[in-house]
Amino acid sequence: MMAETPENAAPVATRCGFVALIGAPNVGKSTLVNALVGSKVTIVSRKVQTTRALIRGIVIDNNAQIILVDTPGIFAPKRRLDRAMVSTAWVGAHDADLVCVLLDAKAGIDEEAEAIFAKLAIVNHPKILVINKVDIVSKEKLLKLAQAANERLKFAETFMVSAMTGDGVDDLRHKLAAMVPAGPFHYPEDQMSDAPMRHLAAEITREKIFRQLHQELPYQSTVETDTWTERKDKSIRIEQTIFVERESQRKIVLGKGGATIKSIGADARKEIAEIVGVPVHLFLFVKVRENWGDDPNRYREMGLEFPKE
Ligand SMILES: Nc1nc2c(ncn2[C@@H]2O[C@H](COP(=O)(O)OP(=O)(O)OP(=O)(O)O)[C@@H](O)[C@H]2O)c(=O)[nH]1
Repeated sequence: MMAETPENAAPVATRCGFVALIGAPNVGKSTLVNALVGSKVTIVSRKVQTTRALIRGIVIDNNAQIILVDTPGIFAPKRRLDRAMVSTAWVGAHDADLVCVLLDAKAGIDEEAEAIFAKLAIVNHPKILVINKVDIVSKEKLLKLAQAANERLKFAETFMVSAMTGDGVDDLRHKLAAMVPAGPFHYPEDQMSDAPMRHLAAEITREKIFRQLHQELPYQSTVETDTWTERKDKSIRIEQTIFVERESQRKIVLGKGGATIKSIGADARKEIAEIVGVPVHLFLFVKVRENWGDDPNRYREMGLEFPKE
C-alpha cells in the first residue's frame, strides 16, 4: 500500500517512461490503448508504412506519465527496403522501459506469438504479459495459457484483461505507472493529446527522407514537429524542422533548386492528410544542428537507440 503524502511534504516525485506494446495483428492493441488512455485515440497504425516506434497514447496515473508506443511493420515486410527498416522496428522494444506483450486469449500461442516470444528473448527490459479478451475464454484455459507463456519467456508480471469491457485494465495501468522509472514528464500535459499526431507526422516525413535519400545520407535524420495548428477552415498547418549534422547534408536534403525537399514535402503532406482526413499545409525547414548525435536524449526522443561505443 502507498503511504498518504502529508500536505506539507515535498512534492511527490514523478515517474515517466515508454511502454512498448507488442502483439500480433488483431490481438486488441488499439482497443487496449483506448482503454488505458480512457479516450478514443485517433491514430490508425495500419495505414502507416513506417516501421519505427510510434506513440499511440499518453496517460497519467499516480504521478506517472506512461507513453504507450508500438512498432507497426514488425511483421513480414514484403519490400526489400521495408525489410531493411524492420530491424530498427525492434529498437522500439529495446528502447522502451517496459515491454507489454499482448496475447489473444482465444488465439493462444499461435505462430505469430511464438515468433514474438523468440525475438523478445534477447530484450532485457522487464516484460509484462497481457492476456487480452478474457471475456470470451474460460478461466481454466486462461490459466493454462498464462502458464505456457511464462514457460517460454520470463515475465515480470502477468495480467488478464478485457480491453473491450475494461476488466483488469485499471490494475494494469497502475502497475505500469509503478514500474516506469522516476523522472520528469516527457510531454507537457497540454500537449499530451496532440503528441501522438505530431510524432506520427514527424515520423512520416522522416520516412519520406529515408526513402528518397537513404543512399546519400549516412544516418537517419531527425524531424521534429514544431507547430500543429488547426485553421478555421479545419485544415491543419504543420511546421517541421529536419535536423542534419552538416551543411553538405542540408544541401542534399534541399536538392537542386529545392527540388528534393519539395518532393519529400509533397509525399509527406499527402500521407499526413490521408491520416488526419483534412487538408494539410506542411512547411519544412532544414537546419544544421552539430553534435546532436552526441546527445542520448535526442536519440531517445526520436525513438532511436543510442549507438554503443
Ligand atoms: N471479445 C473481445 N474482443 C476484443 C477485445 N479487445 C479487442 N477486441 C476485438 O478484437 C479485434 C481487434 O482489436 P484491435 O484493437 O483493432 O486490434 P489491434 O491489435 O490493434 O489490431 P492491429 O491494428 O491489426 O494491430 C476488434 O474486433 C476488437 O473489437 C476484448 O477484450 N474482448
